[in-house]
Amino acid sequence: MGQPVASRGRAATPTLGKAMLNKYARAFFTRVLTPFAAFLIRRGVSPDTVTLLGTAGVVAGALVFYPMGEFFWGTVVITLFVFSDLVDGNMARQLGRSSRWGAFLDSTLDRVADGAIFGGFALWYAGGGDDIALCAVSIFCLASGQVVSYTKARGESIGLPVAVNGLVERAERLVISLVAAGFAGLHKFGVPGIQYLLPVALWIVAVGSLVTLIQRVVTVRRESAEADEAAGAQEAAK
Ligand SMILES: CCCCCCCC/C=C\CCCCCCCC(=O)OC[C@H](COP(=O)(O)O[C@@H]1[C@H](O)[C@H](OP(=O)(O)O)[C@@H](O)[C@H](O)[C@H]1O)OC(=O)CCCCCCC/C=C\CCCCCCCC
Ligand SMILES: Nc1ccn([C@@H]2O[C@H](COP(=O)(O)O)[C@@H](O)[C@H]2O)c(=O)n1
Ligand SMILES: [Mg+2]
Ligand SMILES: [Mg+2]
Repeated sequence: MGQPVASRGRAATPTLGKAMLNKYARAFFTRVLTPFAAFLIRRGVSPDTVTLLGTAGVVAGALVFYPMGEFFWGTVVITLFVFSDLVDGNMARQLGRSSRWGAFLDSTLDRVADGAIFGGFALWYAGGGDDIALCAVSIFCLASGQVVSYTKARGESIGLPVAVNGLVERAERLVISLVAAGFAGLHKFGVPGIQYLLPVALWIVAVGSLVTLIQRVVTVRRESAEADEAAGAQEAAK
């Protein structure tokens, strides 16, 4: 999709941060989901359709079930649809049709899906869950997750490599929150004590997102100083 200006012609900058899921789990899910992606292609389904329907399913699952405190069923519905985010790109690659439009649509709708998930938690704690502190933590998770993603998008748009993943990327945010919400939902089926998993997960995502935000801002600050210095040296040499 085009290399950021600041990284052109230079040795690849080592990428900071762990990003464990993107590194290890993605390869596994690519193998598992490739036959399904190929099946959808044979049925004439387009990657954009999968992106749109997947997001619609996540948004519906999050905004219908979570505000009612139905965390188990909400998580089941979301889980059925959230993997579409791995299937759409897989389909585009199998078709040899990975596009700028597809990259834009995928990333933009990721933000919509994330907003619905953490918005769903916030609505529950603002209503029946009756916990203003956890409502605030949910809103913090929503906002910080969006800003974490924005740092990369904006940094890349000004030509920097943004060679940082950070502690808690989108995959981590989703897995920590959804696994906790799914299990916390079992409280309604009579499992005692398990409802505390969700508040714990939200605090972990909030703190992890803040750390990730700082990691990314520090990286962009360093990369922009280096790029400006290199540009200044080039100008002086003319
Ligand atoms: C009795 C028990 C009840 C339990 C109920 C069910 C529980 C099931 C719970 C959860 C399953 C959650 C699965 C979540 C999977 C998420 C997969 C996914 O969509 O990841 C997306 C991620 C990023 O994709 P993109 O490259 O398209 O997006 C980029 C990203 O958003 C960037 O954001 P940033 O990181 O910067 O913030 C943007 O900058 C960029 O614009 C954007 O393009 O994909 C990956 O990272 C790939 C890795 C996926 C890893 C999936 C791991 C799933 C692991 C375990 C699930 C199984 C859990 C089982 C629970 C057990 C229950 C019994
Ligand atoms: N409708 C789409 C969706 C995605 N793409 C391409 O896939 C990349 C994302 O891959 P994931 O495995 O994270 O889904 C994205 O950057 C696009 O290149 C597409 O073309 N059309
Ligand atoms: Mg995708
Ligand atoms: Mg995506």
